[in-house]
Amino acid sequence: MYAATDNASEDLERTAFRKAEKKYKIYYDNTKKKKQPRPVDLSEVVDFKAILEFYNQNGELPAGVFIHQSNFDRPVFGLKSRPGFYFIPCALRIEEQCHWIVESLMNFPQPPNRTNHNAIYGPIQDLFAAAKEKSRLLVENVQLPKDTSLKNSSEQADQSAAFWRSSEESDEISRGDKCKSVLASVLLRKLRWSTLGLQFDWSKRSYNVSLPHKKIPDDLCCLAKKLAGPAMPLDEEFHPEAAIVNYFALGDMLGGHLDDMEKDWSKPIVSISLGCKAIFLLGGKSREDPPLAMFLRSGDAVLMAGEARECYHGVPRIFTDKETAEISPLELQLSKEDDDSFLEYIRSSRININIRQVF
Ligand SMILES: O=C(O)CCC(=O)C(=O)O
Ligand SMILES: [Fe+2]
Repeated sequence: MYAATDNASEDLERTAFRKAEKKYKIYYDNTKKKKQPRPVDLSEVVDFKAILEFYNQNGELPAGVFIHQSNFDRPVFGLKSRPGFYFIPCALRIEEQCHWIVESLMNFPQPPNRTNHNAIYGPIQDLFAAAKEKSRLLVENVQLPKDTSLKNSSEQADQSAAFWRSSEESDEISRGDKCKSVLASVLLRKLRWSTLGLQFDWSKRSYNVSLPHKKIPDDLCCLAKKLAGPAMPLDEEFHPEAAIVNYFALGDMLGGHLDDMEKDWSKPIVSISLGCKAIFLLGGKSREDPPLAMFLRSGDAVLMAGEARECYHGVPRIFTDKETAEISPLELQLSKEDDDSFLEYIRSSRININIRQVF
């Protein structure tokens, strides 16, 4: 995450990874009528959905792509240039995708799991339900920040008890008092991550085993073990111990990084995409290595194990337009639910769940 500049000399200093981030990141052209996203050349973005379709029809694969032999019930692709990286297009059925979207919004951000809001507001219960009810969070003596999205939370506000009120009630209480109130819908829009299982402390960049936590839910463990299979060393089982759930809205990006805080890099990170389509950049071991761009769609799974654990990666862009988000089947399924708030959320968002074995 960095400030964009068009300065030519700075451009020379950019790493290959940053150049690619800049290429795919959303920029707006201000026309007279309205803000338009600047068109971007997507011709070099690897499309595993198209590769799978072509393979199913013709039995052929593009140069550099191979089918990884495994017991998984769908084709698993590998890249010759990135050992340890695997891509499973459409790994999750639509019903499963809906289930994990609902879990990611209703349950995963619930305390003792932490979110990016903990540092400022303390533990927050029932954020998604509160946003639906247009409630406000009453907070006492807190400096409200401009941006709570960055992965830099300290534990300063962990003990404060913030609570929900209807808009009318909170108007009355905050008048004259030192209280401020924040709309739940604003906090939901600014929800950037939640952590499950062993809690990751972003300020120390390490797992803090002394923080209160619940085990990863059994059904997520089961899914992660199944998905990890193709990337696991023979006769070994994956033990999911921690997960990060990332929430993206239009314009949000995840800058290039390494996930190097887990002990055993032979174990994969299992990463699931839900909602709007995104571009994923997979670089090399240095930020100077030109990254490969690929589309991630709802239901796709990515595994990063072995050497791929040492590769920079990030998400510079999500697509929320009707034509480019590619979530029609998901929308259809979610529209069958009584509650349309999940559909509303996912129409303009992407969720990523990535699951790790820590020790
Ligand atoms: O959103 C994604 O697909 C990648 C997330 C990721 O790399 C991370 O949280 O470490
Ligand atoms: Fe990562």
